[in-house]
Amino acid sequence: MRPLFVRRARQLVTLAGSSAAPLVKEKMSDLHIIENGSVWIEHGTIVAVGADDELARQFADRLAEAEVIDAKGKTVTPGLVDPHTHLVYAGSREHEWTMRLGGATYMEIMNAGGGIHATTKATREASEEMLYEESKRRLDQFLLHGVTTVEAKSGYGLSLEHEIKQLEVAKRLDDTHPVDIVSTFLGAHAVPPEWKHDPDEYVRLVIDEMIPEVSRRGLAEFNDVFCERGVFTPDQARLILEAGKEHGLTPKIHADEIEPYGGAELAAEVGAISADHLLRASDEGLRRMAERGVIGVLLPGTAFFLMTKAADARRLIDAGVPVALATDCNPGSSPTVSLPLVMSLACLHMGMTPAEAMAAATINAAHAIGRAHLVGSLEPGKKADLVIFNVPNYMQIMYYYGVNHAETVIKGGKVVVNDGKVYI
Ligand SMILES: N=CN[C@@H](CCC(=O)O)C(=O)O
Ligand SMILES: [Zn+2]
Repeated sequence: MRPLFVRRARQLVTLAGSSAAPLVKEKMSDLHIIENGSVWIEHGTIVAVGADDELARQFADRLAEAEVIDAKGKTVTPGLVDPHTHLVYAGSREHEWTMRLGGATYMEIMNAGGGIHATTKATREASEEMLYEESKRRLDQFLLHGVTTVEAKSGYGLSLEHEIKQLEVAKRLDDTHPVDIVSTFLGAHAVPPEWKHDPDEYVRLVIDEMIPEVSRRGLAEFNDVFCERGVFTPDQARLILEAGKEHGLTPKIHADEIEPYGGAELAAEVGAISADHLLRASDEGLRRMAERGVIGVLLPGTAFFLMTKAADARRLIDAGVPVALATDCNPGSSPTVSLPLVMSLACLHMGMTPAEAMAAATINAAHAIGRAHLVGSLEPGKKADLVIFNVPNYMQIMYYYGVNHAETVIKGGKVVVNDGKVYI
């Protein structure tokens, strides 16, 4: 494999020096940008990062053998990392969206058997092959938007058989698609209709059957619960998250999305790697998250699509909570794959600066899924996951909102997107 030399970026956004711990407070604004910067890549790994003239000197005797990509006038960033998606599902829910536009609420639709239940039905009915094909199309779209690592949750199977099916599809995508997938078990996404008469028995099933089997098969690293009134209580969530820990699954939690419900506090108590949503998290919950280093994964696309007020990122950042951003890609509350659009929304609706949004969608996102040692910044030794955006500075990636500026995507040292087309 020839070395790859990405040269002369107008801005090379490195985020160097942030692999050991997530960025907090004012450190979230320090992107470590190199003007006229270059990256030397060998065997899929970053070997050197620096000013173009320095690298040209350092590799002078090897320049002739390298494949060169000229990024003159453009912005190069680490491959974007999406730490919260529901990637693998079947079907779509545009009819429910139309009902919501007419005044119905998300929870009303779910309690009437729609929402997560509708997607569960479609996902259970889909063959593994169909699920794979549908999810692969979405993954291609993620890649086209510059996303090179994606967390993917189960949670539309809600039975041992179908949760495993979803996680197997995620594993197959990880094996076959350039985007890296990190899997999370979300058996506690909703109580399925067949257990509606006895939700605690469903919790037992998640704990006694699903978690041990998912862990035994090595199909997930994380264990998540939708902790919300009418879904799973904090007590049920605690049992599930503690059980996951016993089987080597690190806790994550959908917390305080619709009302304050003790989710942030619980995340700190169980030592979750992240608490996600957090629109209604209490001050005390945020204080405890900051103390334990729990990352707040914010999902402004979800608030936008549910037409509610977004989480106040400023409040989290000021409290010392490390903030990451994600699409929450799912058919009900956020049917998007555009992490750059989510970054724009974070600036427009959540009080973040473009610099903070960039850190939140790269290195802090990598920390939120335990991948900061591999991706999320451009530093020697890390995976060569890079995006070349056709804009002269990182702010324009978000400023020209809703436009996909990702021109070239490099995954593990290979060009996988060029001129807006996926090459795999
Ligand atoms: N809040 C719960 N789960 C998803 C929505 C899933 C769905 O509506 O299908 C979320 O994170 O927004
Ligand atoms: Zn979610």
